[in-house]
Amino acid sequence: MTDQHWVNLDELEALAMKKLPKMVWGYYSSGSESEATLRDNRAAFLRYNIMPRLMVDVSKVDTTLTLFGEKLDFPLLIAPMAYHKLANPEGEVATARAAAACRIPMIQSTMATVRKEEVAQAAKGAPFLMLQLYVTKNRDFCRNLIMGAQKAGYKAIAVTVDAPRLGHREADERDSFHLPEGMAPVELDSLVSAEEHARQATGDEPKSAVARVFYNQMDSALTWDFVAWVRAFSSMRILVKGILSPFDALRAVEVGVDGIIVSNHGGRQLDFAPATLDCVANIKRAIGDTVPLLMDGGVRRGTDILKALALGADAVCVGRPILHGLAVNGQQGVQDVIKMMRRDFEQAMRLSGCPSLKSITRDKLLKQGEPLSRL
Ligand SMILES: Cc1cc2nc3c(=O)[nH]c(=O)nc-3n(C[C@H](O)[C@H](O)[C@H](O)COP(=O)(O)O)c2cc1C
Ligand SMILES: CCCCC(=O)C(=O)O
Repeated sequence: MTDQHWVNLDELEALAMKKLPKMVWGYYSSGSESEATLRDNRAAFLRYNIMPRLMVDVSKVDTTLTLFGEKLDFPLLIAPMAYHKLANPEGEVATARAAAACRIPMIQSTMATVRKEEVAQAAKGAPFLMLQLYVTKNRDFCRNLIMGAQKAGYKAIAVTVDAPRLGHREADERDSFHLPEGMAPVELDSLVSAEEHARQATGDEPKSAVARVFYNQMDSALTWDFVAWVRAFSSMRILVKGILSPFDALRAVEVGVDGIIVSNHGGRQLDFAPATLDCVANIKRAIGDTVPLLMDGGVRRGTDILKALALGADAVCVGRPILHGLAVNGQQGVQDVIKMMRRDFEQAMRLSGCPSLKSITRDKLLKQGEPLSRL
C-alpha cells in the first residue's frame, strides 16, 4: 500500500495515521470519553441491509440533485472541521479546490486556518460554500463574522448547536493538544491571540488548548432565539447542525431554519448520544419535506450514502476521510476521496436497482431483526 494506492477509506485512514504527528492524529480520530457514539455511528450502518430490486434499467444512473438552488454532482458535502493546516500546509485552500473540482459544497469551520475570503476564492466553481458558526459570547464579533461571510459570497451558515462546551476528548487531554506556533484559527484573530492557541495549560485549566479557547469564547447560553437574531440582519440561509431529537428538529423548523443537519459531531460531543443514522427516519417523519435534511457521522461507503437517503436524508456530509485525504496527498487526496465515494454510490444505486435519487426509498432497506415480510 503506497501513498497513491489505497482501495477504501479504511486503508486511507491507516496511511494518514502513519503520516500525522501523534497529537494531530489523536485530535482528528478521537471521540469523547468512552467513544461509544463514535463506534455506534459506524455500527449503525451495519444494522441495515439493502434489498436489491432487479431487472431495472440502470444503464444510466442520475446522482445529481439541487440543493438551495444549486446543482450538486452527487448528494455529498464536506463537513466542517477545524484546522485543515494540521493535515497539509495548504489547509482549507486545498480542500476548497477539491470541492470545486468535484462540484460539491464545502462547509467551512469557524476554526479554519485560512480566511474565508481566501477559501471563497479557492472554491470558485463549487456549487456553494457554507460557513459553520460557533456562536461566540461576543455577539458583535459573531455578527461581523456572518456579515463577512455573506459579503464573501457564502450561501448559508450552519450553526453548530451540539457544543455548549467542547466534548471531553481524552487523547487531547493526554497530549495537551495545542496548535503549533504560527498556526491559528484566523477568523478568531481579533478575539484570541495566536499565543493562546499554542500555550500549554497551567493550573486547573483544561489541558487541551482547543477546549480552553472554546470554553473562554463560545456561548453556552445559546438558545433558539438566536435564529431570529441572525434573520434580522442577514439574508443568508440558516441551518442548524447537531440535531438528534425529532422535537428539536420540529422546534428548528418552527423558528424558521432553512435546513437541518442530523449530527452528533462525529461522536465528539455527548458520548452515548445515538448514532446519527438511527435518528434520520424519526426526524424525517417529524419535519416531512419542510426543509432539506442532511446527516453526518460514519459515512464511509457508497452504500452508506444510499442507506442514509433511503431513511430520509437529502444528502450526507463527510468528515474525517477528507482530512485523511488531505494529509496523505493534499488537494488530490481530497479529490480521490470524493471520487471514490461518488463511484461507490453509483455502484450501490446500480446494484440495488435505483436509477435516480428518488427511487432510493425505505422499502429498499431491511433493518437487522426486521422480518423479510416487511418488504
Ligand atoms: C478533527 C475534527 C474537527 C471538527 N471540527 C468541527 C468544527 O469546527 N465545527 C463543527 O461543527 N464540527 C466539527 N467537527 C464535526 C464534523 O463536522 C462532523 O460532524 C463529523 O466529523 C462527521 O463525522 P465523520 O467524521 O464520522 O464523517 C469536527 C470533526 C473532526 C473529526
Ligand atoms: C474549538 C474547535 C472545535 C473544533 C471541533 O468542533 C472539534 O474538534 O470537534
